[in-house]
Amino acid sequence: MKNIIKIAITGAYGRMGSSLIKTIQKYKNIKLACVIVKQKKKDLFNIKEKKIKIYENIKETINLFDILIDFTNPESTLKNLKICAQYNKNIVIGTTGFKKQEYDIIKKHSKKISIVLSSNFSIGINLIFELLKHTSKILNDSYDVEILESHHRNKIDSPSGTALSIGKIIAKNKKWNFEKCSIYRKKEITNIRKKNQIGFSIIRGGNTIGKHKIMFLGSEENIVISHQANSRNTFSDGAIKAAIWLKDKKQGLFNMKHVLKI
Ligand SMILES: NC(=O)C1=CN([C@@H]2O[C@H](COP(=O)(O)OP(=O)(O)OC[C@H]3O[C@@H](n4cnc5c(N)ncnc54)[C@H](OP(=O)(O)O)[C@@H]3O)[C@@H](O)[C@H]2O)C=CC1
Ligand SMILES: O=C(O)C1=N[C@H](C(=O)O)C[C@H](O)C1
Repeated sequence: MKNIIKIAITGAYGRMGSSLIKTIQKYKNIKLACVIVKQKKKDLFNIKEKKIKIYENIKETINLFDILIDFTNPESTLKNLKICAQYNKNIVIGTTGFKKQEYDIIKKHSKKISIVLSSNFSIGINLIFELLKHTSKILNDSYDVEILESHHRNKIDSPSGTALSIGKIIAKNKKWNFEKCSIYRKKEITNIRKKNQIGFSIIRGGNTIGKHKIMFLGSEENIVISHQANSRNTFSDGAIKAAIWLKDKKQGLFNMKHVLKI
């Protein structure tokens, strides 16, 4: 039992929480030590079967796990992160929608513990992040940049964390100021398109798990890079890989580029 990694999952009743519980069972070297929910509602079938305890207070679980995986909301994640830092537990954060000051808090805690933070844990999107570094540098400013993202009707934050990460990568590599060059497409915007802008468009509806399309639109050609998640397993599998990778890390703020070594 020495090399077994004990994982705790917050938000276990949620879409990502449920997916993580299902995916984690494929891994032999991992034990789902416990789950933490806001309020106990029901027994989750596959948890009950394995006699996993459900807790409402993370402090009660602190001696049960090595690494926490958290996909909840910014407020809950920051509370859990504070406790992890207090008790020296590493954490994988998948929650999106953090404000700048909240991101600074995550950074501060990474001086004490190790954190993998990613707006998207799928391999595909992380490959696209890398591809965009080159694409943004190679294509000159005559190409207009537009990002379109589409998610299920229950998604709260907008634009998606992934769309914002994509925009930041493009802006950084084009040496544009992200805040100044971002434009959110809505009714009031009129006039012809300005150069050196990144346009964001958002669709919410149905059960769409996650779609992102990045367009570089030129006068002679269009380059379109797109990704579609067909199942939440792609995110949970990446997050579990990140947790395994985090096991012996002492402190620092990491992302999937480090985990996947790309
Ligand atoms: N990085 C990535 O690859 C991905 C990131 N995400 C992000 O993950 C987050 C969660 O998404 P999703 O699973 O769809 O959302 P859900 O709303 O389905 O799940 C969130 C869960 O967190 C629970 N929760 C909220 N507050 C607390 C708390 N204080 N303690 C314990 N549990 C709490 C909620 O409980 P209750 O229902 O009782 O309120 C809910 O079960 C979002 O920010 C989303 O954008 C999603 C997919 C992939
Ligand atoms: O809330 C979701 O569902 C997703 N959120 C992440 C994001 O905001 O980018 C990742 C994925 O697209 C699904």
